[in-house]
Amino acid sequence: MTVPDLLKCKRDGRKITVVTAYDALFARIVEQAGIDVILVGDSLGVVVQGKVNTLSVTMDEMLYHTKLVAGAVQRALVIGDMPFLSYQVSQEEAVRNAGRLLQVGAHAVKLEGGAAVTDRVTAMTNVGIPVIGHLGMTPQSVQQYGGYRVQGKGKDRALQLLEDARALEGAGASAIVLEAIPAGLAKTVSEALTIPTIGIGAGPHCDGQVLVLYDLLGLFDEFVPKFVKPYGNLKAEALQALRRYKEDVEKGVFPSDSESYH
Ligand SMILES: Nc1nc(=O)c2c([nH]1)NC[C@@H]1CN(c3ccc(C(=O)N[C@@H](CCC(=O)O)C(=O)O)cc3)CN21
Ligand SMILES: CC(C)C(=O)C(=O)O
Ligand SMILES: [Mg+2]
Repeated sequence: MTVPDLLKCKRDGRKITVVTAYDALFARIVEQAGIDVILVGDSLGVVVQGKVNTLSVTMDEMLYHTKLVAGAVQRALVIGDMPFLSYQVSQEEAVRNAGRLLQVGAHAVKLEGGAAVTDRVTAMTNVGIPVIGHLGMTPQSVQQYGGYRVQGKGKDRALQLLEDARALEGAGASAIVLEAIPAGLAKTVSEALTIPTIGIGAGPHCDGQVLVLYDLLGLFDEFVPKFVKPYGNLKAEALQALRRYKEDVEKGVFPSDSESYH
């Protein structure tokens, strides 16, 4: 999958599948499953680092994880998520940090926000950096929201989000993630744009869907947003395996002869 393929998928009416990954092992599994796009999300702050939100994730951490993922896959499109403070302070810092993500192997970058960041989107696309937008419930604004809440409710907020989406498209964005907004609004936005929308908690009418890998696998359960469908129960499997190992070691039945050298 390439960046122009995103647009082609929308034109052909083929849904785009996106999943996050943060390391080579899982990136290869995700690619082997045929997923189109891997997002190295700043959600790694929550699921990998165990923090309460994504605000403390640094550019160096994103570069490290993006390098691991990009180095492990061949076919999947890799998007590097721009962490908090890596693009907000100045246009110069924004372009440099986006470029650094491409230098470690990302094919595109993603940043949160609408009209407030369109100058960044233009500056990046002008130098050949494909940009994915992110609207709705943008987790880097969690302190402003006072918690994770559905966004784009009410006519004024809905219109504002539609205008932000149009502004991102006008600035050269290649796609837009829509997070935690009403399904009807996501449908309106998806129909109004030429570039694809990738939904997470934005209903079925988006041009693609994205989920955090460990939510999808049923591995992360500290909180489970309404939009998550656990397609697996890997936490239960991991617990079962670890308990069996402990029991076997304590009973002295592991290692047996077949796991021993002679
Ligand atoms: N594991 C994980 N999955 C995610 O999708 C995710 C992260 N981490 N970390 C960064 C952000 C935070 N996200 C979140 C976090 C919590 C809710 C949540 O609790 N939602 C509630 C309340 C919604 C409301 O009150 O409007 C829900 O029931 O869905 C949603 C998205 C999405 N992102
Ligand atoms: C959930 C997606 C959209 C994201 O931004 C992340 O994983 O950080
Ligand atoms: Mg993110």
